Amino acid sequence: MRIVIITGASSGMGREFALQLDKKLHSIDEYWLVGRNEEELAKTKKKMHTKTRNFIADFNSRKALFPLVQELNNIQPEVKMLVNCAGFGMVGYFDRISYNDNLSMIDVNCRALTSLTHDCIPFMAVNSRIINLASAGAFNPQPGFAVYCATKSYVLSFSRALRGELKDLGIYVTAVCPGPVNTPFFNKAERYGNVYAFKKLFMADQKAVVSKAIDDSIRCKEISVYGRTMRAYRVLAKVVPHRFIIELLNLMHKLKK
Ligand SMILES: NC(=O)C1=CN([C@@H]2O[C@H](COP(=O)(O)OP(=O)(O)OC[C@H]3O[C@@H](n4cnc5c(N)ncnc54)[C@H](OP(=O)(O)O)[C@@H]3O)[C@@H](O)[C@H]2O)C=CC1
Ligand SMILES: CC(=O)[C@H](N)C(=O)O
Repeated sequence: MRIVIITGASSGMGREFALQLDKKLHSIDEYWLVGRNEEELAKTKKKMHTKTRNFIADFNSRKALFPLVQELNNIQPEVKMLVNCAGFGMVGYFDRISYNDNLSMIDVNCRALTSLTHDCIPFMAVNSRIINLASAGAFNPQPGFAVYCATKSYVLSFSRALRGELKDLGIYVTAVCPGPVNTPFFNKAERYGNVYAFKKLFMADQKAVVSKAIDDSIRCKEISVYGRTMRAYRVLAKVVPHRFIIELLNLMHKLKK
C-alpha cells in the first residue's frame, strides 16, 4: 500500500497540499492526514477523492504521534511522501511571549517534525519525497519573531543535511521557504504583537505556493521559494551582514508600537 502523510491538514497550506496532491498523484492508495482540530480535519477528508484516514494529534504532547506510528508498524505501507506542514508562530518580543507559547513553537515546528520524519524514513523507498515547511524567516534572524524564525532555521538546516544523507537512497527532501502567505496563520500569530505592515503587502496565494512546492519536490529541488520578491530577499539575506538586517527589523518593530 502506497500512502502520503500530511501534518497540519486541518487548515491553510496543509489542507491545500492534501487537495492538490489528491489531484496530481495517481498511484496513492491512502492519504493519512494529521491535525489537531477534528472538525476542520474532517472537512479536508470530505473533499478528498482517494481513501483518507484522519489522525487527531496535538504536537505539544510527545505521545501525539503514537497511534499513527502504531498503524505504520501494523500495516507496513510504503510512505511515498511525507509533508511536514503543521506549525505556528507568535509575533512579539521573546520575553513578552509566554513560556508555554515559546516552548510550544519548538515542540510543534521542530520536535514533532523531527520525530515523524524519523518514524517515516524506514517506510520510504526509492523516489519517496519529504517536504518540510520552513519559511523565508529561516534566511535571517528577526527581532519580534525570534523563536519562530529560529525554529524555521532549524527546519531548513535539518532538511538540507537530511537531503544529503538520503540522496543515495533515492529519497528527496525539499524545504519550502515562503514569505508571508494568506492563510489563517496570522489570525493566531498576533496575540502578543502585530506583524510588520510590509508583510501584508507581500501576502502570497496559498494555492500558488503549494503548487510550486509540489512541482519543486517532484523535480527533487532542495529549496522551494515562491515569488520574485522572496527569491530576491533570499539573495539579500546572503549578501547583507545579518547584524544590519537585525538592526533594521528591530527599528521597524519598535516603530510599530
Ligand atoms: N502563512 C505563512 O505566511 C507562512 C507559513 N509557513 C509555515 O507553513 C506551515 C503551515 O502554515 P499555514 O497553513 O500558513 O497556517 P495555518 O494556521 O493555516 O495552519 C497551521 C497548521 O498547523 C497545525 N498546528 C498548529 N499547532 C499544532 C499543534 N499543537 N499540534 C498539531 N498541529 C498543530 C494547525 O492545526 P490547528 O488548525 O488545529 O491549529 C494547522 O493545521 C507552518 O509550518 C508555517 O510555519 C511558512 C511560511 C509562511
Ligand atoms: C510566517 C512566515 O513564516 C513568513 N515567512 C513571515 O516571515 O512572515
